[in-house]
Amino acid sequence: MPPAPLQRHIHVACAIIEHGGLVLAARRGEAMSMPLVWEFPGGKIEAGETPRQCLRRELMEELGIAISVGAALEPVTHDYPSFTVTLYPFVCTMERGEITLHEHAAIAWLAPEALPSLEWAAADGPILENYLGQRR
Ligand SMILES: Nc1nc2c([nH]c(=O)n2[C@@H]2O[C@H](COP(=O)(O)OP(=O)(O)OP(=O)(O)O)[C@@H](O)[C@H]2O)c(=O)[nH]1
Repeated sequence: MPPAPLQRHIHVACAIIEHGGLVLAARRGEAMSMPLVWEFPGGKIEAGETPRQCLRRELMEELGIAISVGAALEPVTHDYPSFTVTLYPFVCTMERGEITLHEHAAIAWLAPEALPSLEWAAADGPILENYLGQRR
C-alpha cells in the first residue's frame, strides 16, 4: 500500500491577552471552522510574516484592537482528524481600541484559574496547562 499522504499542517499564532488580572477567551463563530469552541484569538501565520506580526494583524482584523505582544510560551502541535496545527502562544496586553466582534460569537474575561471551565479547542489543553503552570 502507498504511504498515507501527509495531512495539511497549519501554523497559527494565538494571543493570551491579560487585562486587570483577567484573560480574554474568544468563542469561535457559527460560520467558522470548529464552530463555538473557545480559543485564544489569532490565526494562520502568512508567508513572510513573523508570529508576532501575525498576531497584531489578526487581533486588529478579528477584534479591532492593537496589542502589545510579550513573552512566547512553548508551541503546541495537535493532530485534528483532517489537519495538524502548531499553535504559537504569546502573552499579550491591549494597547488601544475597543473590542468589536468581527468573527467570534462571544468573548469572556476570566480569572486565569477559571479558564479550564470553558470548552476549548482540543489543541489548547497544553497551552492552558503551560500558561497556568508558569504563573504558579
Ligand atoms: N486562533 C486560534 N486558532 C486555534 C486555536 N486552537 C486551535 O485549534 N485553533 C485552530 O487553528 C486554526 C486557526 O485558523 P484561523 O482561525 O485563521 O482560520 P479558520 O480555520 O477560522 O479559517 P479558514 O476556515 O479560512 O481556514 C483553526 O482551525 C482553529 O480551530 C486557538 O487557541 N486560537
